[in-house]
Amino acid sequence: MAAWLRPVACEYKSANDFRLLASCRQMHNQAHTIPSMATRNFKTAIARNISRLTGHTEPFLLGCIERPKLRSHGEFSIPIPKLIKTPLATGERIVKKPVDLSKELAEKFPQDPLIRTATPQGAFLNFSVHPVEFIRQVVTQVHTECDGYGMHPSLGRGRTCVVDYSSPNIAKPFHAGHLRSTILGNFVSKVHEACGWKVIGINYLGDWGKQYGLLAVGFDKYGDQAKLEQDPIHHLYEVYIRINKEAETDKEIDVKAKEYFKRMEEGDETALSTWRHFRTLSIASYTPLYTRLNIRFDVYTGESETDAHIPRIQDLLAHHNLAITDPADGAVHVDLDRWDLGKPVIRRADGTSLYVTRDLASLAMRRERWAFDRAVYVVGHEQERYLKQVFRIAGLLWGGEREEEEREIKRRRIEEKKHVGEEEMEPDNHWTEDLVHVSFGRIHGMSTRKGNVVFLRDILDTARETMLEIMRGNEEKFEEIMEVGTDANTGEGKEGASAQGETTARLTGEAAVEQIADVVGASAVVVQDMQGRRAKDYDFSWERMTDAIGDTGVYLQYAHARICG
Ligand SMILES: NC(=[NH2+])NCCC[C@H](N)C(=O)O
Repeated sequence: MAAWLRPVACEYKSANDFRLLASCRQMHNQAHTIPSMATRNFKTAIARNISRLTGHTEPFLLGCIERPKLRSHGEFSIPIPKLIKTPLATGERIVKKPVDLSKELAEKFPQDPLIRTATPQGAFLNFSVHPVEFIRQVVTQVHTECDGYGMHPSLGRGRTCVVDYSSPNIAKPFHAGHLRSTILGNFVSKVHEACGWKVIGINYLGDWGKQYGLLAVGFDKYGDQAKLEQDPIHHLYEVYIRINKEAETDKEIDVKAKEYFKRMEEGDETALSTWRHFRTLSIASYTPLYTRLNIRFDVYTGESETDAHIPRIQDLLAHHNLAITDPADGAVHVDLDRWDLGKPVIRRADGTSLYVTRDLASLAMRRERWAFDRAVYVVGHEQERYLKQVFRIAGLLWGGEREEEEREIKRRRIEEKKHVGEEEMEPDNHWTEDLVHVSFGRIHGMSTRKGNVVFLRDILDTARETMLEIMRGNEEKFEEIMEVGTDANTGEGKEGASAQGETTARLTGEAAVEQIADVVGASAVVVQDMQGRRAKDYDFSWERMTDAIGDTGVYLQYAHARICG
């Protein structure tokens, strides 16, 4: 039973486990997603046979093998014109029409233990592999490479990627968009890690703005210290809703909120300490929830921590002549009409900052602190245009500087290559291209047993309860789990704690059952999200998600446990 939990349970090191999931479904169709030993064996079999039939060398043929665009065309394909255009090693050429050669090769292609069919398709020759062989090759490879399976540590060696994900707002619900961002962001991080990148996971909290003035005013009236300590996320939300409602009719509250926030912006220690208390407690109650998803952030930062960098952004904008002041009210904007991105305001008439200003400031901070090579923002598609604006402004502010750096790097590379006699290479990156928005569609109809306003804890609890019910349905297994028990990860989601540094404990009885239900439930939530296309919307369904059969987290855990066994 221990195997249930350890390796897979939401800990998708690279894409392995999702490859596994895909493999369970349509193994032979996935050939092209496995770029390794297994694929090489199939390609070699094709090259060897075609070499015998044509006289081309195996290495040349290996270089010709492609993936067909359509799945129905098999796993591999050779464009026949290449074989005709390129002379043989002897200097001779094949004088045939591609269509004819393709047919001829298909007919003559011998029986092979790895290749099931060779089919001519116009000027292409398509191949499909024996599924059983494919499964065997992949499983053997997994077995040989163990934890190294799917890892390509040399790809990103020496490079740093910052991933901005989850990023909920304090005193507001953790909505479906935050859930998707959390799941996808963790995935993006793991894939980069598997490819050898250094990854910095950033949780950029929505923790600044007038609404925190409002929250503080609300807390003065309705706050309860005990409730706050016990369950800050729910309590703060309760207070926030109440005061928001009141503010609709009582204009005085709005004025007070503005005043309060102004004090915060001015650095008034009393105002800040209350806010800081809310923030600290909120983060403290988020971390165990992220731990349940096996997610750890390297940094919790937020809009509030961008202050120090805002003047620099204003200066840079002015320096590049990008800041346009509205003569009527003094607000400042940047004109991005040339790129069809409007005129985002970056400084309000009263001098305060906006979401965009803070994102730019945070970017400045991230560049300084991590000198990253790539920054990924995992945010819903509603913010697509917004992030385009941020990236565009960033390009205008720093692009030049980066181009300078790149020219220097390129110059050095050319120098180095002169020594080894390699060809010159084009620089592969423009700075703005290193800012990536990983966007995603909406989740519809997400509600928990607690109602329609969603909090992360309620999602995970509901998933656990649902799994528990299902588990109780099988008395025999249930008893077995109680007796045998399971290992549980007890590593707290500390800032900077590494996945390797975690501790495990042995659980038995009810605790073991709860733990397994929790992990399988969380897996169900995660896998449901990975199941659909990222850019598409999907309907949230507890029923489909917790199904034991099909491409679900439950089945994935089951398959994994079986394989480990
Ligand atoms: N750097 C960023 N803007 N990250 C995304 C932040 C998401 C924001 N807190 C929201 O809930 O909409």
